[in-house]
Amino acid sequence: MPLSYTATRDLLAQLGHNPKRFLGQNFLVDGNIVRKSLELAQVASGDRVVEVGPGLGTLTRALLATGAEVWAVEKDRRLCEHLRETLGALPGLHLMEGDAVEHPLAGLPEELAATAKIVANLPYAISTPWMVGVLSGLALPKRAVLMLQLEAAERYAAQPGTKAFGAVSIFLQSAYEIAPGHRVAGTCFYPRPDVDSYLLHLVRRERPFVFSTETQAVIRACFQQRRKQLGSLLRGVSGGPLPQNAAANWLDELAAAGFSPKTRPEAVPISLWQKLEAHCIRPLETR
Ligand SMILES: C[S@@+](CC[C@H](N)C(=O)[O-])C[C@H]1O[C@@H](n2cnc3c(N)ncnc32)[C@H](O)[C@@H]1O
Repeated sequence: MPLSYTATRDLLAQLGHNPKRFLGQNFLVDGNIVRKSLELAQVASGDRVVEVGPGLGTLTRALLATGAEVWAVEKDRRLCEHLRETLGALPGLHLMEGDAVEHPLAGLPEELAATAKIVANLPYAISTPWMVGVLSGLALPKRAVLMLQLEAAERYAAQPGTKAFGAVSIFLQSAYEIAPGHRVAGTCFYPRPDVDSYLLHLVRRERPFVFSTETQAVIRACFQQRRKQLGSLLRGVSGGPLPQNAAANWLDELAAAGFSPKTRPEAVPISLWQKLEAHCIRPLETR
């Protein structure tokens, strides 16, 4: 069971630790959300689970209690010390002090990534760079249950033709299906965040599509000026992140699907963005 609101406040005071806003330190104090996270992720004994930002160890403790093995990365030195003191003796915990953006899977050996799951109450400021890191990895975990700022979850799940649709929606939805999740009230955290939260549930696709860093750069460049038309956006990146001729070839494919060069990036469906990948691959000697 997680600590209550007052018990969390008292423990932090005892540790002499003021929650750091810039590290998104809003600790879970609601047992139902902890249970729901484990239930959605279908965590069972023997599972390998990655956790980002274990904080005071609320989720970590619950994960370990199922018999799962946990790889966790925490940036805050003081909280890491506390975790080592309180959970360090439990079997199955691999705790890393570090930055999750640099270690998206918390040091989990690469060969275990495809069979692993992620369960995390993410620090909201790093959710997108961390997510892009996971999606650029050599192997994708099979399931993820992530506490996010509601707006971020909406962007990740956004559909083409909407304002929230962007590069990260394309990268994420190409690799994962978005299963039903949960809106989470501010009262579930100490201190209460001043934004709404959402528990996002991701299930790896049977055939996940992973974009190369080159294609990611082209797609990101297109969405940085999302009000512009694709024709002129692609001229801007052609010869840079996009090989010569690639723009014309992809625009031909878009035309065949009924989209003109005047189309704005947000109107293009994900399946057509995936076709860009084949055009972005350069012969090895020109990379
Ligand atoms: C929202 S709190 C979650 C704490 C805990 N898991 C819970 O649910 O109560 C986010 C945690 O991520 C940690 N954190 C912030 N930025 C980080 C980063 N770049 N890498 C790793 N951990 C980070 C914070 O120190 C904090 O412990």
